[in-house]
Amino acid sequence: MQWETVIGLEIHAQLATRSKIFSGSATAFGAEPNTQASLIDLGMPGTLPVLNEETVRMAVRFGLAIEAEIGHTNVFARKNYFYPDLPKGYQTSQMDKPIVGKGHLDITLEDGTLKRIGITRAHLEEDAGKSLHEDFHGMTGIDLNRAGTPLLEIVSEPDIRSAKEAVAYVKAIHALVRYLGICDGNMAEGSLRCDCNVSVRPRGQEAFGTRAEIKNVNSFRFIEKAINHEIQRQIELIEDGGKVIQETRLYDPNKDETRSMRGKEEANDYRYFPCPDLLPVVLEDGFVERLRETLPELPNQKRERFQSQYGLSAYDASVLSASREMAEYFEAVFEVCGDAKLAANWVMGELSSLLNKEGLEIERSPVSAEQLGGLIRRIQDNTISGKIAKMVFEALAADEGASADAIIERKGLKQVTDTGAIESMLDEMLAANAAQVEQYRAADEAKRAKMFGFFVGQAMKASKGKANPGQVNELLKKKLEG
Ligand SMILES: Nc1ncnc2c1ncn2[C@@H]1O[C@H](COP(=O)(O)OP(=O)(O)OP(=O)(O)O)[C@@H](O)[C@H]1O
Ligand SMILES: [Mg+2]
Ligand SMILES: [Mg+2]
Repeated sequence: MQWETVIGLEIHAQLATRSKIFSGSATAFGAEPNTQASLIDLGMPGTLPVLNEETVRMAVRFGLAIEAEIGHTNVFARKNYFYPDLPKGYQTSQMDKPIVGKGHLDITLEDGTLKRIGITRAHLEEDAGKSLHEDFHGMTGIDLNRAGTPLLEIVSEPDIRSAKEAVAYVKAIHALVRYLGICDGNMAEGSLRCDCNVSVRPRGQEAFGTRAEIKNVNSFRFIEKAINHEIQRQIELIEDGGKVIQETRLYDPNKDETRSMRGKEEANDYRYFPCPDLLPVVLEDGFVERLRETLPELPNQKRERFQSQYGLSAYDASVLSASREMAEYFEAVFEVCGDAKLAANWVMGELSSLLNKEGLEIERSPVSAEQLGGLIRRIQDNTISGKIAKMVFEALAADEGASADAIIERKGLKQVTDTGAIESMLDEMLAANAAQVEQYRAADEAKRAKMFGFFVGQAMKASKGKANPGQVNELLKKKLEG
């Protein structure tokens, strides 16, 4: 049996406001437990919530960015459930009148094609507290600092068909909220987390299978692993004659498995009702239009511009536009060197692996865009080969010189392009390898092709990597054939 996967994601993005959605308490991450929870956040009798206007602006800007219908009259509702991290017994959320209605987002798949993912809705709600399972002598601690932190829950249509697509979609949302400046995107701190709804159906069948929902996955890597794991579990279950039940599951990255958390019948066991303490939010057209004018160039617009202006592939353009900072860095490198393809390769290659290795954000890159641009210029004008350039790059990263030029000069790395000099070096090298030369001349085409690499290697070694590789190839061919 051939199976098809169906995935819909609910992404919770913590809105980057200074205070909470219904109170003046601070939202800063990492404070001492229970020092940032007010009586309002705890829903104490006699308190009244007041909506933080900034959260409305942020949600509307998100809605505009995904070309969604804006909920001109949107309504807060109480979602009732009890959990230790929600002692007040309800979460203030939005139900049938969300602030952001139907919209969509295009994602770039690995082969460079675009896929449009429908977004059902996005609504404002408050976060709950946190259960702490460590350091409490076998008991659970509750930290309510997070209670009342503003969230935008972004619900996708079940349009996603693989774990890879799911990751591409979450990356696209991550890029978008960061461009908009409405969420810091820090997944390790839980600022952006994802519930993955996964089901499988026989290929060709129209009806969806029963979904299981994996809660709160908080890294791109875990999203991919958790989904793939869940797909496998469901297929095996069904093929063994079992049935998937609708339930909430938890992903354990240490064991790389999902396990059941709680069963969930239909969605409607929450007894939603309109919040009696908050008025409906009415947005005037002028308010929405003024927010539209504040939108920056969005990731997908930047990607398109990078493709048309610089001739980059869809994939490269989407990687480079995934963060505003990376896009700026790339354009600054291009300013200096004028070669978009080389600039893209170096930013996505050497630079990204350096940043990865050092665990640095691009804003703190040890190699500046000016320095990298200057280095690329020396590759372009044949001062150094690509291989030597990597050494110079490492030297720049280690702060061994202010510019590529300074390092090339001081270390004597200039490429040898003088034909006479290369020729005499080659003659010496061939003389030292006379036996191989003889073999080469006696060999057939295929064998020759293989041996040629050996001579190039010897030549580059003899010149300490400084001979121009193009010239070495050309001159060697002449000498060996001649
Ligand atoms: N059969 C299915 N297979 C995979 N995904 C599905 C399927 N049916 C629905 N979904 C996805 O599940 C998600 C449902 O989210 P929604 O917020 O509407 O409700 P919920 O999960 O029941 O509620 P809650 O917000 O309490 O988690 C959507 O992203 C939707 O696309
Ligand atoms: Mg939901
Ligand atoms: Mg859900």
